[in-house]
Amino acid sequence: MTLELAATVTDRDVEVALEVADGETVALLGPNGTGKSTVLAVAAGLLRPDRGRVVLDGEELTGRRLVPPHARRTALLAQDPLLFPHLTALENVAFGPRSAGVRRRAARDRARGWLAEVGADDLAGRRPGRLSGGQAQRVAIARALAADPRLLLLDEPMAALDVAVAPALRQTLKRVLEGRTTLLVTHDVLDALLLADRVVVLDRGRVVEHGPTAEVLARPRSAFAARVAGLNMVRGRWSAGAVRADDGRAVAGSPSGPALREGDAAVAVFRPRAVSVFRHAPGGSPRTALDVVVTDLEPHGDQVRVRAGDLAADVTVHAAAELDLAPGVPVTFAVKATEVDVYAQ
Ligand SMILES: Nc1ncnc2c1ncn2[C@@H]1O[C@H](COP(=O)(O)OP(=O)(O)OP(=O)(O)O)[C@@H](O)[C@H]1O
Repeated sequence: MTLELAATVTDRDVEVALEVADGETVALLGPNGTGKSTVLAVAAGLLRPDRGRVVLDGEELTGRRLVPPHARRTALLAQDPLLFPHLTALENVAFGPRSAGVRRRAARDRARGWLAEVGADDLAGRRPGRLSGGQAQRVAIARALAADPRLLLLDEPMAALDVAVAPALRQTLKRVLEGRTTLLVTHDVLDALLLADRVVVLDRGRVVEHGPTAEVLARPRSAFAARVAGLNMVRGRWSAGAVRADDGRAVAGSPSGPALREGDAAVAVFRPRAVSVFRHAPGGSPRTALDVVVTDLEPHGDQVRVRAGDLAADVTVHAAAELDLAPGVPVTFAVKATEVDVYAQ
């Protein structure tokens, strides 16, 4: 199901055109108040654009008569799972198929299947009041999928969650989004990296950059993409508690989500501020030590970003001076395993 969207919303100063190809996940990135939710609202049918059109699977949804949200076969998942409080998780998930005319037993079977798919089968009998934020969001994902949407619209689905549960949910999303046409609004570069095939960067209501995720983040042209692209990422294979790259680098960490098997393709992701910089490799601590050569130093807020090829570390100005850092200087980047997220690729 392909989505073509062009929308001008004059009073919000939003003018955006984008496409999501069949089976593709596109992440909408951008600073606050830049029009991301507005675009989703237009796609969902909650907001009529002043100009433009929304075409899903060849069907124009914004003709003279605006196709209303419930008739679009799109599913919108927001930060707040918005489950029906008086229904159990199973009944919440079965609601969509039931409304579409599926018989009670078949709807419940389907709901069970979707709950299992998102790792929430044990929650079937619980009401939303007895679910944690992460559990409720899993149930909400199952509910969205059970309605067999042609298009999934996700508005910061992980933003309201505890950082501890977000990685596992992200892994679940990665699995269920495979092959589904999805538009995902996010602030988090990890979501874009791990979930999106392409990114569209908005700024002040306009598209300022778009392209395949890895390309945009590797060679960002907009200030926003450059800022969000600041994560370190090492790709390789999971082996003996570390992600090992072809070039010999190994980064220890703990897998988020499902267990990895030896030899599985994996990425280790960590933030520059989690990296400590040493002139001499520290001995005896449970850290990953990467021997690198400084390529660049740049101011980054009140810190200095130390770049070494594709890796970066943030250190205080004082530390940068004390270490006498300059391009060409060999140093060790050290990062604790607890600061490293490991994901299946
Ligand atoms: N319901 C509304 N009525 C009028 N203006 C709105 C409404 N919602 C948002 N706006 C305005 O439209 C513009 C775009 O906002 P929007 O919520 O789409 O941005 P966003 O990128 O999703 O922001 P955030 O990341 O903060 O959620 C902003 O100027 C905002 O103030």
